[in-house]
Amino acid sequence: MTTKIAVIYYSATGTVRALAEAVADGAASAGAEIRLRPVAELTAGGGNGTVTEPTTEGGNGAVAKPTIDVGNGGNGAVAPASVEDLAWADAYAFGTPSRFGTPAAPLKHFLDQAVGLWREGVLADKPVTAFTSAHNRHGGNEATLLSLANVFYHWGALIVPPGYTDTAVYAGGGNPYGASAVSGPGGDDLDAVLGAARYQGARLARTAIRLQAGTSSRPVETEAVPSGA
Ligand SMILES: Cc1cc2nc3c(=O)[nH]c(=O)nc-3n(C[C@H](O)[C@H](O)[C@H](O)COP(=O)(O)O)c2cc1C
Repeated sequence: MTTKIAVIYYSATGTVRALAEAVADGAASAGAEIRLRPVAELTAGGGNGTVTEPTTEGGNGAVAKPTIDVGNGGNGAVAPASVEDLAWADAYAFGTPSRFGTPAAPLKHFLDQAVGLWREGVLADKPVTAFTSAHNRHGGNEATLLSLANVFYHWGALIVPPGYTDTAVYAGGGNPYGASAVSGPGGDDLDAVLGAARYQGARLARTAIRLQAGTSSRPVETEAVPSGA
């Protein structure tokens, strides 16, 4: 059984999109099947309005070329995320820019549409991780991820933070809550943050794969009771 991961994000100017692609790369390199999807804009006139085609290029080349479904059906028009993607996936990675220290409204709007799945328990027990970007080093990256995590608590999802579990986290700015870019002047080396994002995606996939293996239809073996007990 292939573990399925939905990487769902909002990005107005491309930083979070680059992170999303790196997370997708990392998860695919760990063996997961990926749907990489931007959420729809809230208004036709607001923001940049146009979703450009995500690319799977731009990684460090260190991982095998993964198969990532970007939902364009080969015609260049990228399908926005739908709640069906949430039902499809075994695990999630969500990305958003920091907006006044909270997730961007288009991503929050998308998450609000998942209330039906939440009610049915479809979102419970699934591993989830998140990543973000802010203009300023202290502009709200951690606050944004922690705010987004409130949603995951309500779902009963299993939050999988990168923590300080790999040197890639330190190299990418050292945010244990999730890969975070500082996009303004004096910001982080984006390649290093992309490395952290790639690691985070791989960690999410490994966690989801292990969870699925532990819940296979195989009966759980009970330990033999020691004689004399
Ligand atoms: C409405 C709005 C609010 C923002 N709020 C913050 C903020 O609180 N702190 C910050 O550092 N940057 C803030 N930014 C900047 C974005 O978070 C930043 O440019 C981010 O890297 C954009 O990601 P993207 O390229 O994926 O759209 C804000 C931008 C907008 C449009």
